[in-house]
Amino acid sequence: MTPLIGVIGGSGFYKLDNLTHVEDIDVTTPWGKPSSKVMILNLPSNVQIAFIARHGIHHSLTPSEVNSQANIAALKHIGVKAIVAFSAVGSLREEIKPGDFVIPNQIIDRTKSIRQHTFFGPGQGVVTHAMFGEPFSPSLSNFIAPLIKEVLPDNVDLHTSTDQSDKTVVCMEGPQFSTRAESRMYQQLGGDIINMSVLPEAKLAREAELSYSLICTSTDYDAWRINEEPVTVAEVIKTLTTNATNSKHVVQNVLQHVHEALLKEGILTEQGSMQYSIITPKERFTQEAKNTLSFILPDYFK
Ligand SMILES: CSC[C@H]1O[C@H](OP(=O)(O)O)[C@H](O)[C@@H]1O
Ligand SMILES: Nc1ncnc2[nH]cnc12
Repeated sequence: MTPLIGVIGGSGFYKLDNLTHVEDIDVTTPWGKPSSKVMILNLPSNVQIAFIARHGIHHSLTPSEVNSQANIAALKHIGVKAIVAFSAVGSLREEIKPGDFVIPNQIIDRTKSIRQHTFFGPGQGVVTHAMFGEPFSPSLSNFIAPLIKEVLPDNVDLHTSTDQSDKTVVCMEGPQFSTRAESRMYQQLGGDIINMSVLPEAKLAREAELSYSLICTSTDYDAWRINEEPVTVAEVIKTLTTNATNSKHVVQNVLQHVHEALLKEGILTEQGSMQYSIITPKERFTQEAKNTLSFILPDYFK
C-alpha cells in the first residue's frame, strides 16, 4: 500500500535508521527535485511511510534554499495524505526548555519573500487564495499530541495550544540568528518558539490539500535572555542528537496510530479545501497550467 504519511525531518534528523528501509524514490516534480530522495520505510507493522530530509541528508541546503514546492509536490504525488514535519526551534519562553517538544497552532511570518511560496506561480494564469487562518491541521495535531506525550521521556515536556492560548512559531529568514531586540520583539508579538523552516512548507501543504502538523523540538533560548549568551550552532547541536532520538521514537510509535486513524476517522479535514480557493474560472485554465497543477491537484486540473 502506498504511504499515507509523509515525514519531513529537520536539522539533526536526516534519516530514520530505526525503521526498515524499503526503497528510495527519485522524484522529479514540475517545481524541481526534493531536498532528498523520497525514502520509503516500514514501521514495525510493515505499514509504509515516506521520509524527506528537509536540508538534504548532509545538511547542505540553507533554510532559504530548501525547495519546499518540490518536497510537498513529491509527497502529494506519491499518494501521501498527511505530513508530520519536524523542526529544531529556539525557545522564546522560559518554560519551554531545551529538549522539550512543542506542537504549534499558529505562525508569524518573518521570511523575506525570497522563497517560492505558492504552487500558483506568476504567468500561470491560475489565481488561488488558500485558507490559512489555521495554518496547521487542528485535527491531526490534536490526534498526535496525547500519543506523543505518552512516548516522551519523563524529563521532556510537551507544550500544546489550549482553547485559551496559542502556541505560535515565528518563522524568520535566517540564516543568521536573531538580534536580541528582534528576539524580544517576537516575545511581545506572542511568539513562543522560532525557526527558519515552517514557511512556505505549511502554505504549500495547504495548497496541495495535505493535512500538515509540525512537531518542534527546542534546542536553545534564542537571544532574548539578558544575562546569557545568545544562541550559537554549537549550542543547538548539543541538544539535536537527543532531540533526534526522541523524534525517531515518536515516528516509530505514533505514526502507526495516525495511519490507522487516517483510514477510518475524519482527520483529513484539509482534503477538498482548495475547491473554495480557486478564483479563476476553470474554462480559462491553459493546457500548460493543467499539466503542471494536475501533478498535485488532479481533481481540479485534469
Ligand atoms: C541548526 S539551527 C537553525 C536551523 O534549524 C532549524 O531547522 P529545521 O526547522 O529544518 O529543523 C531552523 O528552522 C533552521 O533552519
Ligand atoms: N534560535 C533559533 N532561531 C531560529 N531557528 C532556530 N532553530 C533552532 N534554534 C533556532
